[in-house]
Amino acid sequence: MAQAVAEQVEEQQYEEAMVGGPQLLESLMDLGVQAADIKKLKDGGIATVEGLVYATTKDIAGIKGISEQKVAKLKEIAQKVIPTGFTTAQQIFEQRNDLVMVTTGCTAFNDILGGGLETGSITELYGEYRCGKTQVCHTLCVTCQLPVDMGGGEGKALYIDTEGTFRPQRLVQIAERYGLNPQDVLDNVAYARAHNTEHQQQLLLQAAAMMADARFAVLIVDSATALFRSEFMGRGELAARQNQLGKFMRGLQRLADEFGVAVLVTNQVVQGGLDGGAAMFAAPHTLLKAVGGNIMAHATTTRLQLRKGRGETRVAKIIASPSMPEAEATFSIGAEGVTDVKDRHADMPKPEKDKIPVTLVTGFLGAGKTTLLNHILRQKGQTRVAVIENEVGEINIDNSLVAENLLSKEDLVSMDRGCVCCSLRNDIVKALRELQGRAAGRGSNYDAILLETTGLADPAPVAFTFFANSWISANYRLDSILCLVDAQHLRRHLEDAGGGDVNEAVNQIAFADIILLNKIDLVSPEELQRTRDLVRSINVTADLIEVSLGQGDVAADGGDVASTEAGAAAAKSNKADLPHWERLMGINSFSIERALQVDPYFMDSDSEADSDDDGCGERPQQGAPPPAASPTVQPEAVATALAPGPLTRKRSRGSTETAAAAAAAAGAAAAAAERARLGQCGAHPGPCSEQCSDMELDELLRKQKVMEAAAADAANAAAASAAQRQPKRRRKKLHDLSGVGSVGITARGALDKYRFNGFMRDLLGEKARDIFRCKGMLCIKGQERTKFVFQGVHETICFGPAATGWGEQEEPINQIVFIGRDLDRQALVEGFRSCVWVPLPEGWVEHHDPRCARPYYVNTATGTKQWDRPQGAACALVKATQTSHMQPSAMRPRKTSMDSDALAVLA
Ligand SMILES: Nc1nc2c(ncn2[C@@H]2O[C@H](COP(=O)(O)OP(=O)(O)OP(=O)(O)O)[C@@H](O)[C@H]2O)c(=O)[nH]1
Repeated sequence: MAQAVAEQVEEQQYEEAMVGGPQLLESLMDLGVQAADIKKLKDGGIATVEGLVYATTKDIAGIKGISEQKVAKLKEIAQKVIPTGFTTAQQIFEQRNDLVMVTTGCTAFNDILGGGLETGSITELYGEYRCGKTQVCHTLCVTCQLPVDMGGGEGKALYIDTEGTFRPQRLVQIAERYGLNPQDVLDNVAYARAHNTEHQQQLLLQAAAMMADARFAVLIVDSATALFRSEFMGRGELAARQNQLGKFMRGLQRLADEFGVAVLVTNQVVQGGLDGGAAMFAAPHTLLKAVGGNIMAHATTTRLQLRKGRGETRVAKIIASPSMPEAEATFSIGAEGVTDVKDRHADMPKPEKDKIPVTLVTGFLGAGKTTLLNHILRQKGQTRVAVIENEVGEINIDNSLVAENLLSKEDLVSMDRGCVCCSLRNDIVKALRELQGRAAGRGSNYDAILLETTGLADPAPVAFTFFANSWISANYRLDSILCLVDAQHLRRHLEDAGGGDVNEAVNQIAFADIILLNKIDLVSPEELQRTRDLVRSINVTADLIEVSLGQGDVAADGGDVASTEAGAAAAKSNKADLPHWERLMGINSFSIERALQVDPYFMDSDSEADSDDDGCGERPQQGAPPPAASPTVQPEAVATALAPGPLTRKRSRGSTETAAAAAAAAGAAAAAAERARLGQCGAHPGPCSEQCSDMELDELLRKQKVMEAAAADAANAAAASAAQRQPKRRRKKLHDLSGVGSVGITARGALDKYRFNGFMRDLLGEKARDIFRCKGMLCIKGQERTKFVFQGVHETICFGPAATGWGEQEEPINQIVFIGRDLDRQALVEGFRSCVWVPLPEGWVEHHDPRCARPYYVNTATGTKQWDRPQGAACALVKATQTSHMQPSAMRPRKTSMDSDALAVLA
């Protein structure tokens, strides 16, 4: 027990160390510092323990009410918390490896900086007027808000403007480039206009207080020297100016040290440099010197000179850096901030035959997209196929499932923490560029690309990107949209579609060129027919292939593969050959005309930055025909769609709204189809005979009329709602994930499979409808070297060993993701924690009830039996994240966010 608690404390300390962040002064109260003294320190601009340790005795003693003796005492206490002695180079080396770099927006620029703007230090940008300094500052205000794995710092920006050049509109444009919500981005930038040097200095005190309250990633001063130059004139005031400037720069360094923010200052230039004749032959920019002399030179960690290049390009040169060599990078400045320089030939469209085909794989959560990917990858032989994965949950489980079947790990790019159809749309460009870079490095290009969307993605905006972005459309062609449909759960997903919250299931089917009606092994022939009808009521032109892609993909382990008896029987009768991959890829079946039939607004941009969001320049001219006139959904049209009779490929599908309406009225369609099947009297299939008595017939006709009236009502209601929902123009949307979200849970240790089984059975027994999807990689007690895969789609769960075990370097760890509506994070975490195997207290043993396969516990001394784990059992450390939207809109102070992410461990 004691050991477990010690381990727990150690783990917590580890987690805290990983998250880092400054310590608030209040924490010194436990060590005897008075609240009144803390207030005085804070009023004097010291907000953290680090601030207290790093400040000089003279500075602290200058604070009203703090004597020199008190300073000595306070420092002594603070140094117990923040050690200031020697450490090893190894420790520093490791710390620097973990250093967060904030992207400048341009790969080449990042490269010369060793990854981006370094946090915890000061970077200076100097150069002439209009050389792009302020644009770099604006870009960093946005990029610092991105998640760390996207090159951001997951923090706010603080902007001190001394020249009045800050333009928030620029932030809006840059935010759109990264798919961030502009409103949130603006809220996350704290701006102050400094009016004189005294004010500029004072703002640093406020900055310290703000940084103690919330997580800031970047502090920008544009420019650091302008006010000093204008206030302190001539040689006579030079010493005073340098003195004040030095004080300001020390203040910045303190903030960088204390809060780990990246400080970016801009600086002006003066002519200088070379003497006499040498100056005549030198390039003009080499004659420019940064203002501020030695004070600036010594106070900054990295010095960069910017100069104008050709057109919209600029050149950044490293003048001084402790770790990076002198180097230059060229970048572009456009509406979306700092970007890579556009390759002038990149937008020259390739002949169609030379463009790389991209297959979009869609389908609702758990429909079998990853299974299809694996099926294709196993069949494709030496054909070089790359995969772009997009997962909505924070933990990407599919990556490792797919990677096994790829020729090389290099062929997989994943886009996480968001959905490719909305928040990550611009990442398609990045992902394709990434693959292009890898292919160039290898010297051979890809033959085809598979792009798997999340189960909540609307395929239309994703497909649109292939025509809207000139670089993509010059190099890639959308080959086809494949949609996986879960034969077992389609009806449920479409019912959700009626509610409007999760209506992407309908769009996925409506836009598909090929529909794979999957999991037919899990449904009876009758259910299969009904599902077929439903699919056809939404999309009559797509190729419909019926398959059981995943049969036997993951071996069952002890009976928790939930398949019904009907399903087992159906599996035998529904034997379907798996389609050859060449029937699915390289078929060139996507057509804009057809997409426009489904959605007349398909080609309408939903945002200004939508098209060339990677800075590729002007909007391409589309060869596509203009959108068809907006269809008005007539009740008759829907009624026709629902009328019994053979469905033909000629029938027009109308808009997605029509499709949604058709789906909403699918119940009526099914009833009508059933009626058609049952013939005239409705009592039996086929034509009626004389044996059908008049009375029975009257009764049946009456019933039929009632059914027809109900069907007509449903059709009218659906049509009315479709007409109402007809959009004027497709709007840029972030998924409305209010209510729908994901919870990712990670736990060290091994799981007790009996407890896990019980937990999942109870959970899904109660909440299968709302838990659309759950999946994970698990480590099971007793089989620690085997990697187990867990898959759940509503109540159907599947659990078995993965194709390969844990890798040599891989730590066996349990990771699980739940995606659904109104998820209770706390309950899921507690439930999962209860499944982690822990040693029992002395005197207790575990047994399993063979009837329900649940563990129970017996006290060997008293013979007492109980289902719950005995008091005093050890603890398991479990960490969880919850995502409901992908943007750090409301940043919290580091401490708070850390505590809420790494949950305290309870028995
Ligand atoms: N019985 C049966 N199970 C299947 C079939 N196809 C897929 N599955 C199972 O369904 C589960 C979900 O399959 P995935 O391929 O991961 O589904 P997905 O669409 O990629 O899921 P998300 O990416 O989470 O949306 C897995 O457990 C598969 O093994 C099938 O034809 N029959």
